[in-house]
Formats: sequence, C-alpha cells, structure tokens
Amino acid sequence: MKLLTILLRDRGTAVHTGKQLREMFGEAAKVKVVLAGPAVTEGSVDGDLVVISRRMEELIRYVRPGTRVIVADRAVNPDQVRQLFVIPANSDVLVVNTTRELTEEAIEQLELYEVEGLRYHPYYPGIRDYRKNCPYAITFGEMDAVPPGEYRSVTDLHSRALSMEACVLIAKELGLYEQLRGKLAAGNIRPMVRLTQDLAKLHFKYAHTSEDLQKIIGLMEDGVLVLDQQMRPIFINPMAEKMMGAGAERLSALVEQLRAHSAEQHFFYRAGSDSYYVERISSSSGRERNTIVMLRDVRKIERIENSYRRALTEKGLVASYEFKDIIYRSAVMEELILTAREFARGESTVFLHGESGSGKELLAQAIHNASPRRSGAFVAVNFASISLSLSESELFGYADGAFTGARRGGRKGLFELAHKGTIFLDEIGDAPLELQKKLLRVIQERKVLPVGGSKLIPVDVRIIAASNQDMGKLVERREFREDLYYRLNVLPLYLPPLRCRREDILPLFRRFLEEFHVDSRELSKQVRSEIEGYPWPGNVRELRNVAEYVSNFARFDPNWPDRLHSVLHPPGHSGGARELQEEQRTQEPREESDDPRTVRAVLELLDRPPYRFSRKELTLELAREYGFALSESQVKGLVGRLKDRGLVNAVTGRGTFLQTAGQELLRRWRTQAESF
Ligand SMILES: Nc1ncnc2c1ncn2[C@@H]1O[C@H](COP(=O)(O)OP(=O)(O)OP(=O)(O)O)[C@@H](O)[C@H]1O
Repeated sequence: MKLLTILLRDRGTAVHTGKQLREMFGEAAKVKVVLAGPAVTEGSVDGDLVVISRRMEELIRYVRPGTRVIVADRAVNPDQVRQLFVIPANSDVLVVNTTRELTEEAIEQLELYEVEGLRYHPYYPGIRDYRKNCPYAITFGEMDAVPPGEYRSVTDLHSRALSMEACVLIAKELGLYEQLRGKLAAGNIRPMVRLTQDLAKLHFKYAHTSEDLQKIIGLMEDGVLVLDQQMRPIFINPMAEKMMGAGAERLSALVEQLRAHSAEQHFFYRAGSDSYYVERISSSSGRERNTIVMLRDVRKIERIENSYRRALTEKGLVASYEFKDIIYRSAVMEELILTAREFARGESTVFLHGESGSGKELLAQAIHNASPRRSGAFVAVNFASISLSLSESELFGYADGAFTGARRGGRKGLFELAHKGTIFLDEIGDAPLELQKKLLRVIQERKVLPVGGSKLIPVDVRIIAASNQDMGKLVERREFREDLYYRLNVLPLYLPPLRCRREDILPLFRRFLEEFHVDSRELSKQVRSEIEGYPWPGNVRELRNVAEYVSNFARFDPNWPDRLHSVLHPPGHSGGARELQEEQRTQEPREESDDPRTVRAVLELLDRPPYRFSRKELTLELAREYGFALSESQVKGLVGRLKDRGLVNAVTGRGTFLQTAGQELLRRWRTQAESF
C-alpha cells in the first residue's frame, strides 16, 4: 500500500485535510499527517508522495531528499460557499485568517466564485492597517482571530480543503487515478449537486409562498403598488387598480405626490372626492431600490376608528371632556389651561392637585383628548373606592388559574386596558403602601405582572395622577412613598378651589342651569350675590348639584331664589354667605352650632400622628387633651359638618383626616397666634 504524507503547520487544517484525504484515498493508500514544528527533524519526512500546501513551500526542508513532493492548492469548501449568498450585494467583507499568505490566498479563491458585488478586505493578526467597520466578516475556522467590531454577521466557512485538481494530481502521482476516477469525479460534482438540489427546493418553496402572497395581496382591502427606481409601476394589486381608476392621471398624480413628499413616510393624497392615507416603504433587497406604496381609504380608517371608539365607549374607557368644555373666566384658570394644553402634547406624567370636586378628572380627560393618544383608551382608577383586596388584580389583571373563580384565560388589568392611551390614577394619595411599591415598579419598567402570572407584559400608557390631599404631608408622614411621588409629580398642575376664583362661579352656574333647561340669562342680583358669596366647599361639583336642585322648581316657581338661599343655608347649619364674609374678615369660621374652639381642637388633633383618627379615638382625645366632653354621636355630627365644609374627610373604615382647606385654616389660625 502506498504511503501518502501530508505536511502542514496548522493543527486545524491538518485534521481537516487528513480526513478529506482518508475519505478519498483511505482504501488505496495509507494517509499520514505530519505537523511541522520543532519536534520534526528537517529532512526526515518521507512517503511515496509528500503533499505540501501552496504558500507553505518552505516546509520542503523537512522532506527527506529524493522524496517525491507535490504542492497542492486549497479551495473553499463548495458546500460552505452558499453561506456567502446571504450577504447582501455591494457589502464590504473582512476576510480573516491566521497569516497574511493564507488570507490572501483565501481572498483569491473567494474572488474566483464571483459572488455578486462583495468587496473583500484582508485581516490577519499583526496586520498594520485594515478596513475597519466592515459590516460582515468571513473566517476559515478561525473565529478567535476575528477582530472586535459591530458585525451584522460573521460567517465561518471552516478550514479550506485540498482542491479537486490537487486530489486528481495526487491520484495520478500515486498511480491510483484509474482506480479512483469515479470517486474523484463524484467528489467533484457532489457539492454542486447538493447546492442545486437545495436551490431547487428553495425555489419550489418560494414559488408557493410567492403564489400565496400574491393571493393575499390580491385580496387585500388596501391598495398596494410597487414602483421601480424610476417610479414606474412594476406591480399593482386589484384594490390599487380600483383606487387609481381607468386613466393614468391618478397614478401620475400619486407619483408626483410621492416625489413631492420624498422625505415623508406618510402623507394624505386627494384624488377627486376620495382621500387616501399613503404609506411608503423602501425596499432595499437586491440591487434595485424599489418603492412599495400602501394606499388606505381615509373613510375606511375613520370607520375603523369610530367602531374602535364605540367599543371603548361601551366599556366606559373614553374621555368625553375636551378643553373647550371647561368653563372659566378667571385669569388663574386661563393660565392653568394654557399650561395644561402644553403638557397635553408631551408624554410625561402629570399630577393634578386640587380639592375634591374642583375639576381634576375633567382636566385629565381634556389633557388626554388633546394629546397624541386621543384615539386610545382613557382609563380612570379611583384609589379611594377601589377595594383593597382586589386592587392589584384590577390594576394589573390576573393570569389564567391565578385563583379559584378566576376567569379562564385570565383577565386584563386596567393598565393593560389603557395600553396606547392614558390611565388616570385618581385619589392616588389613598393607595395603600403595598400597592404603591408595585405602582412604582410599573411606572419605572412600563411592564405589568398579572396576579399569578410569570410573564411581564409591556404597557405603553401615559399617566395622569390626581389627589385632593396634601401630598407633601403624606410623604412626610411616610404614608406615601417619596420615590413614587417624585415619579408622578413630573408636571404638576394646581387646580384652585372655586372660592379662590370667584369670577368662574357665575359662568359655571349659568352653564349648569342651561344644562338643566333653565333660562339663565336673567339672574337676579340676589341670586348672583347668593351664589358668588357662598364658599363652595364642595367646589364645582357642589355648584352643579345646587344648579340641578334649583332646576327642579326654577321653571315654575318665581320665588326660587329664596329656595336657593335655604338650600345654601339650611337651618342649624352654617358656612353660608354671610358667615363666609364674616369668616373672611376675621379669618375665623363662625359655626352657630360648633364652638370654634372645638373645631380647632379637632383640626389640631388631626394634624398630629397618626393623622387619621377613628370617631372613638377623636372622642377620647378631645376629652383627654382638651377637656371637651362630647359623646361619640356629637363627634360624628361635628365631623360630618367639617366634612361638608371641606375641612376634613372621613372614609368609612379608614377614619377622619385633614383636607387641604383644614390645613390652610389651621395655618391661618396659628400664624395669627390667636389663643382660644
Ligand atoms: N371648569 C369646569 N367647567 C365645567 N364643568 C366643570 C368644571 N370643573 C368641574 N366641572 C364639573 O364638576 C364636576 C366635578 O368635577 P371632577 O369630577 O372633575 O372633580 P374632581 O376634582 O376630579 O373631584 P374628586 O377629587 O372628588 O374626584 C364634574 O361634573 C365636572 O364636569
């Protein structure tokens, strides 16, 4: 048996070439691989034939003199060449190998394949200057040698094998050509057959896909056009044909518009009485830069939008108020609305501060409707009324099987329902601490984790928060997380109470009377001073309620102004107009039934830790601290009246706590250093 020796320097190539030669000559010759290096003595390598790779001719010094030697070419493995086809035409490709010779040889061979428009640039360790920022790199089993860079892909074509010509030459030299001719020929064409087979399969698949695609595009209700680089149509689907009509005018007008709007991806195009929304997509595959144009009938978009809005309305997820619905005449409101309109354009979180009934939700809706998210949902969540045990699942939804009785398939939470829209977190100051932690995470990550679920769901929502409490105080008392407050209070807006913008009272009252079908043009002086003088502790909501109440008899009772007076000043209940004037003058409330000292004692008590008192605790503390012996039911009555005046709030099960107006009154009392 003949001995075929292959002499190499590189281990990877040695393994690879040894395998190739054994497959080819294994039965006819013994294949021996020798790795040149310090362990091999010069002039010692022998065999019936010694094979040395091209560009490694200097290894000949290891061969015993007199031995037959051939220098063989290497070639890129034809099976691997197909990997080059996925690199886009006209790309710069870094070709990486371990030495300059190997790299240059590889480039020579790659060029022989004539893969369309690829530009090869050499790289090997130690090269002084090389082409940086190549988007693609190719290597031959030397991934470690690829220099760092931002490549779109790095292709490993593995070690190059001996070329078929080299194999034929070896066979001839060993006198085995006749014996191995068939095998050699097959080896030569096998990769080509494989490549052709793969291409045929691909073509078959593509033909099917393309047929399916054509069918889909044909059935599409949008117009689709493909234009070549010269803006000539090369494809037009039936809907686009219909939209463009019989003549060529519409099409050429569209092309003109595409040229005029060359920098825009979307624009509107009018053709007769029809309007289209045009979307341009540039296709950069292949050498041609075609333009794909999608045409959508504007009426259809409107129809879809309307039905979407209808669906949202049915679910109650729509904001009905706009800025134009906000009634005001005061300069302070004018300024506030201007700022709010500015805020509406952005994406940052807005925080609305203001007493109960001052119009926070109305303003939140107006902001949403003036924002780019106006076609999305507006979801309002009231933290004062959301039940504590359910709040997490209401907000974040729950996963399928999260708990017994959970609906199959789970349920979306309010955050998810607000996706692409706005979520209004009303009375956020009432959110329990545990929930605040979760809210903070959602706000930071913009992802929700449904109860019982393991997958975070991304949500794209704008947040508007609101509170009628003094948030600074809540933070100070550690009832509200500071980090969450800062995350929410990005764009703050302060809605003044109605009593601080008296110019707004009359226009609002007129509007509400109109709403309840009462002619409001001729309001007597008595009525005007009555409503303008009242402190409106319940703000606009209270004003609206009074207007509704009055409307029930105003149409047939000419004496309704008297009734108005008695509704604003019920017997045994104070806080009315005259009292208010008095109060403003003395800066101290006059309650007919409530001793101001008791009122102040209650307010003082509520301004200390724990800041929330049950009725029982209030009764005890009033007696202990101030010596007021009141019964629990008397305290209940007192708290109720203070609540009506907007000084405190009392929530069943959560106790009584101060409102901004109460804090304000206390502050005034304290600055006057008035003893009582
Ligand atoms: N400037 C205004 N113009 C017209 N209507 C108003 C105005 N301000 C408030 N309203 C009306 O007053 C009522 C109360 O307003 P809204 O619910 O927005 O108050 P709020 O501050 O959110 O109250 P709460 O803190 O109790 O939730 C609503 O019917 C609202 O439409």
